[in-house]
Amino acid sequence: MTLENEIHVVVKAVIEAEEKVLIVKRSDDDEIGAGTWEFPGGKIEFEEEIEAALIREVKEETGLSVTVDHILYATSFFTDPLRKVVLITYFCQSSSSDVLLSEEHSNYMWVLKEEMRNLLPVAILGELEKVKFLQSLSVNQ
Ligand SMILES: Nc1nc2c([nH]c(=O)n2[C@H]2C[C@H](O)[C@@H](COP(=O)(O)OP(=O)(O)OP(=O)(O)O)O2)c(=O)[nH]1
Repeated sequence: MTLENEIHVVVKAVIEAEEKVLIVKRSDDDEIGAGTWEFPGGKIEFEEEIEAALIREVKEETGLSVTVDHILYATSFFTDPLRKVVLITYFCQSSSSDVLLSEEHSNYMWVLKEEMRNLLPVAILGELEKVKFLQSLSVNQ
């Protein structure tokens, strides 16, 4: 297979606990998006069920055991000229907010709407805007 035909399928979780949402910061030495805030998640393994992959990745990256609620959006983009990503983001719930980060991330925050707007990259905020996600959160946030 040539590099040009390689497509990575990535699943991400918008995790809600105690009316806040978890964002994580990519490590400063990451080849892709170093130092940027995002939602936890990662690549699915071939033949792995999508929701199982999401639960596995979230556990690896945050230590949290999540319940997958519903899909928020799916999108596709290049992370560099030869690397294509298909990314699916789900809304999830966690009963715990005790996060244990892996080496992939340098920081985490449980945030309200305004902090999400301030910290997440415009590409992610644009997708959330399309599905009116921030408006769907509790008015108290
Ligand atoms: N354009 C766009 N980029 C996004 C969205 N969500 C999201 O996480 N990203 C960015 C953050 C990362 O820079 C990139 C995904 O990185 P990646 O393909 O290496 O996947 P990953 O690190 O999660 O996978 P893994 O190595 O942990 O298995 O996509 C989105 O909705 N739109």
